[in-house]
Order: sequence, then structure tokens, then C-alpha cells
Amino acid sequence: MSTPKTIIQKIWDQHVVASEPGKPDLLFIDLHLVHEVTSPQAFEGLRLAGRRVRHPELTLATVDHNVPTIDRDKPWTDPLSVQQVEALRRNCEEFGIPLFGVGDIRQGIVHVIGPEQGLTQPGMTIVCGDSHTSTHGAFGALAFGIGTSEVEHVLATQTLPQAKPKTMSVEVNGELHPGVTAKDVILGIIAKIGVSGGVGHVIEYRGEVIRKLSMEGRMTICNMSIEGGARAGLIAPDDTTFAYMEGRRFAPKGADWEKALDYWRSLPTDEGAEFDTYVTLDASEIEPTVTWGTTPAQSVPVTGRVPDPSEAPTPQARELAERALHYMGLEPGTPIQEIRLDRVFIGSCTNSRIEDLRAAAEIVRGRKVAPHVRAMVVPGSGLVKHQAEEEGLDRIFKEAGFEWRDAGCSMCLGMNPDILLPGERCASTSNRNFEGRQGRGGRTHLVSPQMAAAAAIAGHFVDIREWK
Ligand SMILES: CC(C)[C@H](C(=O)O)[C@@H](O)C(=O)O
Ligand code: SF4
Repeated sequence: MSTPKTIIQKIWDQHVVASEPGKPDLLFIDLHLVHEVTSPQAFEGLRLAGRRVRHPELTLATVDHNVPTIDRDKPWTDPLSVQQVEALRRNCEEFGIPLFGVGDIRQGIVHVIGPEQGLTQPGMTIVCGDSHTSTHGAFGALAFGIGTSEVEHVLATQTLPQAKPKTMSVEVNGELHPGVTAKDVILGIIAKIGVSGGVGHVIEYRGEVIRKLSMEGRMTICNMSIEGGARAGLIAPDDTTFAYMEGRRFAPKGADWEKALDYWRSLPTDEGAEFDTYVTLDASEIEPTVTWGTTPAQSVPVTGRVPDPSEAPTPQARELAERALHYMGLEPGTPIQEIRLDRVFIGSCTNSRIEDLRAAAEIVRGRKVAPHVRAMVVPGSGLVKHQAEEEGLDRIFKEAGFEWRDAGCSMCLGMNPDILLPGERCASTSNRNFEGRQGRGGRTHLVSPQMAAAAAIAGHFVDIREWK
């Protein structure tokens, strides 16, 4: 019998096109996703070297970071956005790359549209010049972010030199309490391993809790792998994966589907395969979670209080906590549920899929956003937006006083007009709460869509488990 392998090892081995001792392996890349921010210099590099794109049919581009989410047909206010979006359009035309551009209903956040189109498939290697490419790992793909020079390398050769990562098993067992979501699970994992706990590793998320999650929930988990320092994160494909994929535009059809299923079913980690690092989490310990600081690891249950830096385990942790509280404008000991909010953002590649919007709408139905709060919902793609409108979710949000926007990264990061003002406090379903992330001086608290929706109505954080 051959040595048992992890899914990570299996995908790796399938994609090595050249291997030399002491050097990184050269991997074939099955799918290359491109957006407007990290691609301009890569295309410029190709032009200067007189090269073509090796496999335009394995490449797909969209615009997400810079696009405004309102009044797109009017002149855009930010000249850099206009320039980058226009540059991508020209580059795609010149190099023959398919583009889901502004005005195309399929346009959206790059990590939402790949799975939505059935392009993201188990066993693939997927790269994008974007750290949250790990999202695609939810389908059992090895998916990771790359830098602009690597984008150029992949465009030119459809391969990438990569050092072999270490492997980490993160197992979540038991049963989640009602009101606890995938977002709380990943915040719990990051709180446990820390923001650099995963450095050098690819994570496989395992255990009963992971198996029971929908594809949307799995994407939320894999999305934030990078926030725990990991190179990538993935989940073995199973019937949930296949049911989600079947019939999607680029998913295999007919006999090809059956053949693909055979391959996909061979991917899960073999019994007895070993990981370099093991982490386990008990689902019953996870509660609806709110970040209080400026890293995704700085979180507490919604029933908790802002921690006291003087209780931090090391002088260094104390200093970090003090700095975070200062930036966040919070006092130690404040009950989380007394933190008053100015803004609520439901969106981003972490939580802007249809299931997220349904969950948020369920909380909001028939109620009104607190008068002092400005709240917005930004669907992850034009197709998510369309689906939500078919289901009447847009009406629920609008009647409650939420703004209903067009697809894009929006207020996840300050690269477009959707930003916080200095000092504004926001409950956000995104993945990063770094200083200035949502606009200079803005204060971000990461939460699940349900928690964000309830906070918009109440005007402060509330325990979703008590929502009636
Ligand atoms: C702009 C892009 C390079 C960046 C990333 O790589 O993640 C962005 O998507 C983010 O979330 O910070
Ligand atoms: S939604 Fe946020 S995290 Fe995701 S790709 Fe866009 S900016 Fe990055």
C-alpha cells in the first residue's frame, strides 16, 4: 500500500511539472483570477517582454476593489479607479482574457464569482493577486494569493514556482449552538492560533462542524485562513460540494461530470495521513463573536467585555492591546453590548453570498435601522444581487432603512468611495479590522451577518441568541 496522503499533498503532486532538489517545485495553475488592483504592472511586464498570455481560457478577470457601488452610470469621482478599471478592460481586450466588467451582471468580488460560475472546482490549483484567494479552498482546491510579479509569471507560463508548505489540521468537533455561524467559528480558530499561527502552512479544516456547513459557510471559513497567517485553507469536497456545483455554467456536464466526480471523490485525506501541526476546537465553546481590537484575533463573545490590557499575558501583548483600545476608542471593562455603532456594513468576500443576505434579512424583516446608524448591504456579485431581489430581500433591507448597493469590495477596504469617516464605528461582516482598513481613523468590529443585522436595528451589539 502506498503512503497515506493529505488532500494538500495529493493536489500538490498532481500539479508538479518540474521538481529539483533544493528548489521550489514548479506547479501548473488550473485557474488564474485577475482583478484591477494587482494586474496592471503584470500586463505591462508582458507587453515590455513581447509575451502573450499562455492560457487565456484558464484566466478570468473582473473588477471589484475600485468600483463604486452606486451611480455607476454617472461619472466616477475617483480618477485612479477610472484608470485602473479602464486599464483592465484594455488589457483583457489586448490579451484575449474574458472579463466580467462593469455593467455585466456576472461582475462581482473575484472570490464570489469563481465559485458562482462553477469555475472553482475540487482538486484545482487556483491563484489570484489577492490574499483572500484562500476562499476557493472551500471546494477542496489549493488556492492562494500571489504578488504582482507572480501574476505576470502565471499569465506568461500558467505555472508558478512554490515552496512546499507545511500542513495543518484544524478540527472542529461537537455541535454549534444556535446563532453561532461559520464566521464565529473562524474568528474562534484565529483567536486560538493567533494571527501568525498558520504561517508557512496550508490548513485543512476538518471535523463534524465543518462537514455540516453549507458551501457559503465553508467559504467564510477558508476566506479568513490568511488572517490566521496561513498560506491557504481548504475543505475536502463531499456531496455538499457537488450539489452546489452541479449545473453551474462552467462545471463539467454529462459524462465529464461523472468522470470528475470519480476524481473529486479520491481527493479527501487518506486515513492515517499525517499533518505537521494539529489544532482542535470544541464547537460548544464558540459563541457569537465580536472583535474589539485591530487584529482579527482580538475578539470576545458578544456577552463579554472589552478586555483589560493589564491582564494580557506578556508585556508585548499588553502594549498591543493598549494601542488597539486607544485606536478603537474603547475603555477596558465595557460590556460589548453597550458599544454604540455609527455604521453597519454587510458585504465582502467573507459574507456577501446569498445565504448571508438571507440570514441578515431574516433578522431585519419588519424592523427599522436605529436612527443614528447608517447601514448598507453590498451583494458579492451582480448575480447574488439579482437572486436576492428575486427573493424580495432587497425590499426587506430597504424598508428597514438599509442602502442596497451594486456588487464590489465596497467598505471592506478604503479603495472606493464607501469609507468610514475618522472616528466612525462600524459593525462589519468583512475579514480585516486593521487600523484605517475601512477609511482613515475608522473603527471596525468584525461580526457575522446576523450579528451585523441585529446591531443595525438595535444601534449597538446584541446577542443574536436573544433576538425575537
Ligand atoms: C487589494 C488586494 C491586493 C488586497 C489583498 O490582497 O487581500 C485586498 O483584497 C485586501 O483584502 O486587502
Ligand atoms: S472583499 Fe475585501 S477582502 Fe475580499 S477581495 Fe475585496 S477587499 Fe479583499
